[in-house]
Amino acid sequence: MGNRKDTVEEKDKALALFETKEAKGKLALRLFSSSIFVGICLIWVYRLTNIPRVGERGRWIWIGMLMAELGFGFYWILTQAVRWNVVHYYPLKQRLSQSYDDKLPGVDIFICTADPTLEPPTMVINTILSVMSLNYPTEKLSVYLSDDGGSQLAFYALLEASRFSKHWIPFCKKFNVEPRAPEAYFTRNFDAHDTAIDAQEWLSIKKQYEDMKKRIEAVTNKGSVPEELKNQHKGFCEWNSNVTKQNHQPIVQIVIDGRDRSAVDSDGCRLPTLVYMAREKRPDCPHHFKAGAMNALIRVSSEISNGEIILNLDCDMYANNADSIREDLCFFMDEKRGHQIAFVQLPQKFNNITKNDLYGNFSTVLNKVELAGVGGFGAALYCGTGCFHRRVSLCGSKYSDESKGLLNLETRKSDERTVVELEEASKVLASCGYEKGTQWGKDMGLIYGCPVEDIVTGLTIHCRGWKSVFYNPDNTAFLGVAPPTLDIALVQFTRWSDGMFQTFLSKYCPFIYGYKKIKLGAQMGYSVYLLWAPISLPNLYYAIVLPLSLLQGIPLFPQVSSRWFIPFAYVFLSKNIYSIAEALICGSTLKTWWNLQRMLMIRRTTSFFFAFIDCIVRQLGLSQSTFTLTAKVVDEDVSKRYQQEIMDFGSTSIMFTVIATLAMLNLVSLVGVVKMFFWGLDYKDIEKLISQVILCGLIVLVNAPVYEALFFRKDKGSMPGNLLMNIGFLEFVAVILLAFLCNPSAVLGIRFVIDREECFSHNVKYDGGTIHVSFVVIKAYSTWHSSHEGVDLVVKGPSGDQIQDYRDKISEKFEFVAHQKGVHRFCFSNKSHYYETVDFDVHESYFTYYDQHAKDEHFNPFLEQISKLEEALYNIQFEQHWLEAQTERQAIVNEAMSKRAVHKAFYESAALIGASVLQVYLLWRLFERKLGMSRV
Ligand SMILES: O=c1ccn([C@@H]2O[C@H](COP(=O)(O)OP(=O)(O)O[C@H]3O[C@H](CO)[C@@H](O)[C@H](O)[C@H]3O)[C@@H](O)[C@H]2O)c(=O)[nH]1
Ligand SMILES: [Mn+2]
Repeated sequence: MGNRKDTVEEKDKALALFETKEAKGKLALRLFSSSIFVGICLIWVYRLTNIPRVGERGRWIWIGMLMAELGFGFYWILTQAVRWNVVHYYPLKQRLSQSYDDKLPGVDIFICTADPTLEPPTMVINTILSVMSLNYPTEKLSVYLSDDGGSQLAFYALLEASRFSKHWIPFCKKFNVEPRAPEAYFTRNFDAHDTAIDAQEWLSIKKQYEDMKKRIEAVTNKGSVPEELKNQHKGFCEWNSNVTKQNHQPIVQIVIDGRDRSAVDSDGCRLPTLVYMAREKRPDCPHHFKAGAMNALIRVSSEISNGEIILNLDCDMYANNADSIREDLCFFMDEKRGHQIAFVQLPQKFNNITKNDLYGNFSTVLNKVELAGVGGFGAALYCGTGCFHRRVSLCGSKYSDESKGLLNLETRKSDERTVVELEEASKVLASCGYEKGTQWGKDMGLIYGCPVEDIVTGLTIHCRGWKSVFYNPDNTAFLGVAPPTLDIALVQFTRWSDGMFQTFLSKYCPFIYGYKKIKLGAQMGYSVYLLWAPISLPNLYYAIVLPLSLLQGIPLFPQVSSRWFIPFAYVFLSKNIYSIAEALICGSTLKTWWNLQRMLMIRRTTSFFFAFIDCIVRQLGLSQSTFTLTAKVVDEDVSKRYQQEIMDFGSTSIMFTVIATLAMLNLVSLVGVVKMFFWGLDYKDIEKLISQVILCGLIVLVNAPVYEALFFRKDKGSMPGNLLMNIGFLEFVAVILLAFLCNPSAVLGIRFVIDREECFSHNVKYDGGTIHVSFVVIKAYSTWHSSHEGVDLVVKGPSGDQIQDYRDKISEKFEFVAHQKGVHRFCFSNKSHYYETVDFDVHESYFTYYDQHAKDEHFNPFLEQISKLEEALYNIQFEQHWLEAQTERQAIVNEAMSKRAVHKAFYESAALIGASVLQVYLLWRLFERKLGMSRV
């Protein structure tokens, strides 16, 4: 029995078209993760058991830390799910070619474009040409271009490409060139490439390409197609009426009809089918962005070629491996497991990644571990591009065990119809009204209502019982364009995190929608991405509260000598060391890892946070979701900086304001605390703060390029000079500071009981420094003698001369310039015969010193900015202290009022914060509008 089973298995293996391998070292990894988990639990316990009591200093900050760490902890658990079960897939391509050649399915390739400026037609046709020349039987290959821009420029470029393909395809196949996108191919050096290629032919095809490119660019620059060119193709008559991006009739043009035996290349071989489609768009009819385009493509292609397999690509993603179709078909055509597979997702790779990947666009860990990890649960994510689909599963069919093998779809419905008939039939399917009252966008095709149509659609396919594969080939199959500036990258991440959080909050939440339909690991894996937006909150909390509480001297972590320090240190170190090791093993460099950490921080505090707010606002029904197209071309100056890996802050974005503010906040408090440490000011207990100092230090280190852009660089990509004076910036600082005012804790100042006379001395470090002084009589031990509550204050300089003099004051706040450094004396006297409690505060502005003495060309603006911010922080703290003392006095004077007064102050601050947050948000929206972001 056992023997027979073995042989059956052997036979299955021999026939299998792909194999799977589990990643190595699973057990060790699971043990290691468990140890970190124990550490995290201990941290939670510590936080829970050490909450400062009501009225104690830093209680709310502490509770905030608890929440943040709960958030980090739970998110970390999710990230373990994608590491728990990593599986790698390997197709066995040779076997496929041996026995399946005549059974190969029809493959329809969809390419989407939406805007001829952001996605230049030359780029689009490079993608088109690369897929038209793939090694696959041409009669089974159809290429569709969906043009959401409805642009005659794109149509013109496609016509040019169809003509050029007659020479390009035979050239590629004859010399087996790679890659098959002409632009990418020709930018490679000929000599260094392949000497088997005939130099003459190479030069001639290169010239043909360049001539075509020039023609297309000339037309693109002009903005319209000249009449004489329009007369060359009937298709242009579609643009005779007023066709705009937002408003036009459906256009379907079969540029090359694959059935046509006369449609051949220069070698006499048949050409693949090539179709242009611009679905109908009307202003009053929602078009659902890319999802809408894809669904129209699914229907139109079913009318024309009805390929069983659909490959969908973004217009910037050219094919880089001529054999990739066959490779990926192995998964679908495997006899034993293939019929369950709905789609095969390939990693999104880029052809413009620089050495150290400054913007963290390409994460090797993401592709080698995380995405493969979700794939390990049979639920690899659909990422929108570079994905092979089984047509039936994409159209909404449920998986069923019976439908083994590929369903032989009826290809080429009624071959007799003419091209014009097919086009007319297709237009109906691409019209606005067609979807009304149907399941398209709900249970059929790509799901509507979310800017990340891909992830949701993948989820619904999984929940219909299908499996999917994440396949990361050594030989990169497709290459796209990574965002070349920080701004573009952050806008893209905003769309993603927004869309994904929206999905989480919708009925498609994987834990609800996927309950009992997909594995728990897959539900968690999905959530790692769907919860990007909310993870911004604990990150922001850390980035703001750490530096501020450091400045105030509030310790947030256990002392180094405490046992509780161990779990913190263990979790922090092991998590980061693990992350470095993982990155290095996956083949990235230390510098790349470091750059990625910076980007993670930036994304989490900007994109994800704005997405979070946007998403919540949308949930309240105040706005609608949009799709901000990722720009794929930039001007030369910008692209040069990208190549040199210099961060580009050259546009106005509220995101940059946030980045600069957080970076400054951390720098200021780090500088502040280091200074206090050296001068031995107030901070005897620096040990308690060491963890915060280290964390702030790391934040400062990772932000180095931000300071550079703020203060040292002069190029166009540096932070706009007036950014610091920008309203957004000030607003933001105000929000943060106000948030802190909520926390009733005073560090500065002393409180003393005065009988007759009491003197204090303060050592003024620099002459010319400004000294801020305040005092409040908090409590007099006599309630009826109110007329004599006041005290006198005399300030004397180092030489004993009287500088300031205040008589009979209940409270006072003043500042003066110290003309001499040295010990100043502050003497209070009480004329009433009762004890009085006085709150006294003195503070010196240190940086005025630098202002006057260190006029170094290079450092001065830098220090100036720091000093201004630091000054602002101190002044606000000083102010806050004074206000608090006043409030307290008020409260004591009128016991009955006390609670109410405190509460009132609290609510006032809360309202202010709310208002400011709203304002920042509105500003952000405003900026976006002003920049005229191309919303499609
Ligand atoms: O109304 C629209 C908007 C976009 N697109 C196309 O969609 C593709 C992706 O748009 P892009 O601006 O390049 O977005 P990316 O952030 O690069 O795209 C990633 O994220 C998207 C989801 O947010 C997925 O759809 C994409 O496949 C995935 O590559 C492009 O080819 C566009 O032409 C349309 O066809 N119609
Ligand atoms: Mn893109």
